Amino acid sequence: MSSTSPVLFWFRQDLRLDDNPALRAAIDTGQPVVPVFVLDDVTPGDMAYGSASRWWLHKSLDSLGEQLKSAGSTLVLRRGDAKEIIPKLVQEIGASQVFWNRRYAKWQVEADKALKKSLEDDEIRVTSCNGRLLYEPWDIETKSGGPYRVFTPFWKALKSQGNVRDTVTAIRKIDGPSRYPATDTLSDWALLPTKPNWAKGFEEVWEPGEKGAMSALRNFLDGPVDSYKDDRNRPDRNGTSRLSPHLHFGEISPVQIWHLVRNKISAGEVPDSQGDVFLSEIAWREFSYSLIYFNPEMHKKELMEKFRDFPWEHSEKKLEAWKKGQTGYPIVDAGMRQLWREGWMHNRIRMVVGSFLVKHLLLDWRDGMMWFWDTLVDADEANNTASWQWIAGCGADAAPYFRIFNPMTQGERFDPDGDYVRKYVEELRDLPAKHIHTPWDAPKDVLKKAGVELGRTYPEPMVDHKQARQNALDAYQSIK
Ligand SMILES: Cc1cc2nc3c(=O)[nH]c(=O)nc-3n(C[C@H](O)[C@H](O)[C@H](O)COP(=O)(O)OP(=O)(O)OC[C@H]3O[C@@H](n4cnc5c(N)ncnc54)[C@H](O)[C@@H]3O)c2cc1C
Repeated sequence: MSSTSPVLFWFRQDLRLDDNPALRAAIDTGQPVVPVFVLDDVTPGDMAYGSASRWWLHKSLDSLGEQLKSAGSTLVLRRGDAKEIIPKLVQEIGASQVFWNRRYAKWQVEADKALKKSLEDDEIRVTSCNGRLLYEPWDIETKSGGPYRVFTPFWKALKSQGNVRDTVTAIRKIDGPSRYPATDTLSDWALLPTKPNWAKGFEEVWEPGEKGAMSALRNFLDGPVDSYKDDRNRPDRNGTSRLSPHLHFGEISPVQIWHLVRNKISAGEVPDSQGDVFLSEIAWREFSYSLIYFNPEMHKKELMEKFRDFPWEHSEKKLEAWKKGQTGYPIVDAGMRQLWREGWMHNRIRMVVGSFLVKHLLLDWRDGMMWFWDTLVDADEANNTASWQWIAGCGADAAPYFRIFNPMTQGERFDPDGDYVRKYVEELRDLPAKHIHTPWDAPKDVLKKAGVELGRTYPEPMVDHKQARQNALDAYQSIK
């Protein structure tokens, strides 16, 4: 191939132009670059995009397409099995090289390895880069070799790696071929819900795309970061960055975040104690990626072997009540309804609803994980899998199974005025704070005044807390 033949850049979970190492490398060849995104619902199997992710993907691709246009390029959209689409496109445009940023889940690693081999067999060079993590999973090893299973030493090891790589220069211009190959039309992919449009609430809280990602980070660094350590546990406050969907789709990289936060800390603009806790959460994400990379069956199998015999239940009725936010426990229902409305849920509440599913209802953590997969805009195979195993007590560095979250005390502690519950469980909005997390204990006249009739306007608790707790402990005894 001549040096004027085009190179193909394959966008995957890196929908950005800034700090995109593989795109930078493609441009640095000096050859025309053809950027492509493939909507592949075949290769991932169960892990194909969920409904909320599809909404985000549409918006993010729309925004990326505009950015590419401004840079003088065109985003080519194709749909189908990537292992067929990419080689076909390579042939169609006469590409000499293919570039991509690496991915880490089992199906992704296997698919990329196989595609790389088949392209190289056809003498097409493949270059892959790390555009997703601070460090590759295999870069952080225990002293005796092998991956970490406990977060704190992982975090120490990550910090002792030395400098996180510099960000690569932002891309303003991309030279392309004189004629681009044919592209699908984004709207033909029907990624957005129509009948009904259940994503109306998403529009109000999210700005997908690279610009939205950077403004989320800047808004966070302009205020909430200063009290992150405490406020990160308060669902009733704007205490966290809400960067998770942006990070999932790669609209911002953890390397960009790392340097911006560290620079602010060095300049004395962000307290070290707060910024460091925030960066440790970015490191939890790295830890999750390490876990799924080294435990490729983790989305199906419990990491702790003894839990593979746990008597998980399967009950559509119980699962439906949980999904719909009709459990009768206000903090749980608020979380599940926030998920419906915004495609997102606060981390503290993810833990509460997860614990409730697994321990109060004794349902299989995989059922909860798959619901989150479908409904979260930040649904992420690494974070979702690792977090569900963590809350179920069967994962790495997990909360011990017998430590069972009490939904009432969680509510009283982290949503003391009940504002979070009131926002999402509207039928309880007139209840005073004193009773908002325990409506069943409220005096009749208080309920009446607030227009609450238990069992009619709002459900009675679907399980008795004390009994459910005991059932969970009994189930745990059976595998101990
Ligand atoms: C049951 C359960 C399921 C979850 N599923 C997902 C998921 O599918 N996708 C997802 O991104 N996160 C998931 N999390 C982790 C966490 O809840 C979200 O990352 C966080 O709420 C996102 O909000 P934020 O961006 O404002 O977080 P911030 O507090 O601002 O944190 C910044 C970033 O750090 C990372 N992070 C924060 N907390 C964690 C954590 N506990 N584990 C791993 N990374 C973390 C995220 O990338 C996040 O965007 C899950 C947690 C639980 C308990």
